[in-house]
Amino acid sequence: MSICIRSPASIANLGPGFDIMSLAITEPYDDVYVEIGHNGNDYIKFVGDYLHYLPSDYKSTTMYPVIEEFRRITGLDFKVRITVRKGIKPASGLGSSGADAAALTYALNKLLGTNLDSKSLIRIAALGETAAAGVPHMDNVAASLLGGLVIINPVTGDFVKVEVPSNYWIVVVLAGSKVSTGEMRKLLPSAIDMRDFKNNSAYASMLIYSLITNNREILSRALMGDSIVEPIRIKFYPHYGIIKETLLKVGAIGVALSGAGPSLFGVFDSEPPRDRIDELLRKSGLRDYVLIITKPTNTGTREVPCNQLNT
Ligand SMILES: Nc1ncnc2c1ncn2[C@@H]1O[C@H](COP(=O)(O)OP(=O)(O)O)[C@@H](O)[C@H]1O
Ligand SMILES: N[C@@H](CCOP(=O)(O)O)C(=O)O
Repeated sequence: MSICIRSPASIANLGPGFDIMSLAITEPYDDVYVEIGHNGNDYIKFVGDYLHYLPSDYKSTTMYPVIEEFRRITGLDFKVRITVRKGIKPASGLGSSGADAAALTYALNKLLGTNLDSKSLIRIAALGETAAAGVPHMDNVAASLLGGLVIINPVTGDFVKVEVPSNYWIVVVLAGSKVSTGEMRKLLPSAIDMRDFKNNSAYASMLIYSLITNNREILSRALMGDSIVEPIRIKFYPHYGIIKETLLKVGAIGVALSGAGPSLFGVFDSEPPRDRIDELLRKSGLRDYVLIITKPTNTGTREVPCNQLNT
């Protein structure tokens, strides 16, 4: 029995929503082929451009904890053969690690006939993130699984999916590097000031309202209103100022770090001017960046014909 799953990249945090918000985007995405059986050994193979960023030992991938959890839940000792065509660059802040955990969770739920609900699928996929981030954060996997903008309570697992209006565009500028999301999480304080709590809660709530109602002014302040996490992380990203200034100059409603970085994203409500962005980024001296112009997607992990996987 086999299945092919497409899993979208995701932009976590969206400014003030650390660990509680994430947005699925149309491109890039990973395609994951999953086959289960009773014989042989487990096998995970990556194909595509990013092989040197990925673990060679399959037990270190974000898919292994998902396999183990399905074995525990079902009591079955099934074997699994997986091929992943990586379209999402690992460690770029686009939920690359979470996308495959989400794809495999979706695939095994179908192949094993477990019929788990979305809350359970998010919990299982988040276990995969332990391999990349040291903790099972739920935001990226929830958006990859469900599509749209997902708000999740990491304490209880309660979540809502917000359908994103079709007028929005997203620009991602991928530049620089990070050691890992895990390292970028270790920088964060274990307790925060109540003033910051109130600031981020207010902006996170306004972000959702203003996105749905197309309130440009509030959306702008909300997206750029994080006073807790982003101010700490940007010290490690020298390209932050140049990219933010450029995207705002060409009409972005707001700009923030994508996930734990190093990518930044800008939200637009009309088609972004690719050539102008390129010109300004080059003029400002930024080199070795990738410019991605994409859109939010309200579709999460889904089955695709296996011939599209082209492994
Ligand atoms: N299936 C996977 N896809 C991408 N990265 C993976 C995967 N499995 C393990 N990793 C590791 O996880 C790290 C990237 O994940 P992370 O730091 O969370 O960044 P991001 O989610 O932004 O791509 C890299 O060290 C990579 O080798
Ligand atoms: N909420 C997490 C999101 C990490 O996203 P990634 O795409 O950078 O892995 C965090 O901010 O640590």
